Amino acid sequence: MKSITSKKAARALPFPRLNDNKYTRGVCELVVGSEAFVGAAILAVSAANRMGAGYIRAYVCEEAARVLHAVQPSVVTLPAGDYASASHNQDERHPRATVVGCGMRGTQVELRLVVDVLESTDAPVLVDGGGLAALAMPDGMAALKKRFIEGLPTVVTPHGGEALRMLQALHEQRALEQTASRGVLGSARDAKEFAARGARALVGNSTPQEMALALSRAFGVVCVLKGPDTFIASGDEESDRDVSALYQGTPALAKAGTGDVLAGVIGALLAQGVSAYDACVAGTFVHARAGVLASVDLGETCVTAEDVLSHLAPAVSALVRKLQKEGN
Ligand SMILES: NC(=O)C1=CN([C@@H]2O[C@H](COP(=O)(O)OP(=O)(O)OC[C@H]3O[C@@H](n4cnc5c(N)ncnc54)[C@H](OP(=O)(O)O)[C@@H]3O)[C@@H](O)[C@H]2O)[C@@H](O)CC1
Ligand SMILES: Nc1ncnc2c1ncn2[C@@H]1O[C@H](COP(=O)(O)OP(=O)(O)O)[C@@H](O)[C@H]1O
Repeated sequence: MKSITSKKAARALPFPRLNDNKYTRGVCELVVGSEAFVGAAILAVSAANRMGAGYIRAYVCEEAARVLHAVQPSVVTLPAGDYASASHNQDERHPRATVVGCGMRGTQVELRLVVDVLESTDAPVLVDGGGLAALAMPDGMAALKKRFIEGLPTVVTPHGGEALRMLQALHEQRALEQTASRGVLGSARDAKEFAARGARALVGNSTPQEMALALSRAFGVVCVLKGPDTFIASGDEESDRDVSALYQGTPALAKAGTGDVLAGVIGALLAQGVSAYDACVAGTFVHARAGVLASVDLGETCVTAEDVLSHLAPAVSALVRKLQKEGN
């Protein structure tokens, strides 16, 4: 397994070109938050705005739009339900990406929205938080499969609990299909119980690296499995970089909202045309370094997700200095 170094992260970072305009620098769209979790939307959108995408468009609830107008007036806001009816395709000069799911609670309306996003853009999509539940549903699986076949990149960023739920749902669905096709178990309830037990046993014995790899291959995505150490699986069976590990974090990052910041960071890199794998490598590194720099300033105990956000710029600057020192 390879570990992610500052050199690899620095080389993946995009920089504005002299003749860029806000659209050629990349449009990052975010379908995030809910009435219950307005904060997740603000954190993800603010992180994306800080990480260099030229245009940030946030599809959010009314309350989140109100807050964003006050704290990030450069962000354009639209109602979340408007996403599916707009065009989201990219071209060579105009890269873009969509982040979906941070701060969702997993309601039917939200899960449909996640599937709509997967179906309505040819640009990279990052799915996070409550939106991940949509991927184990038949519609979500079908949308992911279609994107994979068409070569459209999708990134998922689960924490340990979300990864477990995704794998269990996948195993349950497979076991249910098998028992149904063989007519093994009588009632639907028995079949579901049997499938759930099998799934728990299978997933319970897996290491985080194995879980990241299993998710990336099963769903045809790049998987960033977050935790004290973070594992990135490329989902590419031909590749020599199947799983990379990031060991540079700090327990100061174990705070509500830091995952929403990470989703915005990676989303902004994707929107600037960085490949899915490199965006995850550079994004997780910058995020971890921002946590470390915030800890140096404030002490591990006092760091908040807002502090991680405000240390993204110093973390990027440190990487840029490293690149310059190496003469690249
Ligand atoms: N300000 C806001 O608006 C914020 C909004 N947020 C939004 O809330 C939504 C729900 O997300 P959520 O993460 O809070 O809850 P949920 O998905 O139920 O998982 C928690 C369960 O999983 C388990 N678990 C296992 N491993 C774990 C790990 N490494 N890290 C964490 N948990 C781990 C853990 O069980 P344990 O292992 O501790 O027994 C626990 O029982 C989501 O959309 C998110 O974006 C948040 O970002 C916060 C700020
Ligand atoms: N003990 C730890 N050491 C290093 N990094 C951690 C630790 N705990 C959590 N993190 C990082 O903090 C972030 C938490 O993300 P997540 O669990 O999705 O939080 P939230 O949903 O509240 O935003 C991830 O990037 C994870 O890797």
